[in-house]
Amino acid sequence: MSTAPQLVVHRDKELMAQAAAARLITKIVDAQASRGSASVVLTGGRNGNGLLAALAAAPARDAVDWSRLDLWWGDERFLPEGDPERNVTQARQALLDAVPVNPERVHAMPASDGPYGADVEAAAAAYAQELARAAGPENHGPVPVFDVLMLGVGPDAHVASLFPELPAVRETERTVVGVHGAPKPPPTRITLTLPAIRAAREVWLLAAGEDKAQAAAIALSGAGEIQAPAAGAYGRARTLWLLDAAAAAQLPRSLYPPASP
Ligand SMILES: O=C1O[C@H](COP(=O)(O)O)[C@@H](O)[C@H](O)[C@H]1O
Repeated sequence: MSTAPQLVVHRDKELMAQAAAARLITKIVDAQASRGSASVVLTGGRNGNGLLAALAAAPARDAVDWSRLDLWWGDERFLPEGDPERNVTQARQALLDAVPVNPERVHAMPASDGPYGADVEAAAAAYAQELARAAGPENHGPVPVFDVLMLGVGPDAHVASLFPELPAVRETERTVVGVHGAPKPPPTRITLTLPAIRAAREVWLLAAGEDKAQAAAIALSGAGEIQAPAAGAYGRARTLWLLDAAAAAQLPRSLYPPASP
């Protein structure tokens, strides 16, 4: 069952990143208090990395028990280990190298020079197995119930590496698939599918900047998920759109909440 999107609009992208980082810290601390550990799915892209940098700069980051946190990725650019364009490389630079995460709980997607070589389908299947191993019986499915799954929204309304009209966005069975011919470089990628995304307790969609305004307006105005994958991303308990004023500028007035200070 889909959860209706809730919107929070911040003045600008810097404030959005700081507020989202504060929100994430609270979520992780609460999940660790109630369940012992937390699981978060990271996103690549400008907004996702901005949030991680804001988290790294927040004094409250020390409230998180980084050793009791599982980190997963919503998608990855299928490139060699350490490539500066890999989402995991960027996340390490923005945050992970600065906090005491448990390396065994940092679940990066395979690289193109890893154990599966250039076989992106095998790499995607291996990540699906890793997710399935982490899912307990209480999860009732092949992926863990992530506490928070974050998704940057692309200007074409893509999320993770689910691009409009490509086969990955139509996937209904597998939890992770390889992507070929992505319109944004690199063309070969690995991505969670919509069924895997929807296993999350909370899905947060991040959109800041005027180049995201049209995508946000389309996805939030009833577009189909094949044409606007962001429209198909929702969580079990909550779907939260975190926007800045520029990205919210084209939303129908009925949806546009007042900007937070
Ligand atoms: O390539 C990607 O793009 C999207 C959005 O990135 P942005 O820079 O336009 O914010 C991102 O969500 C995804 O993880 C990434 O692989």
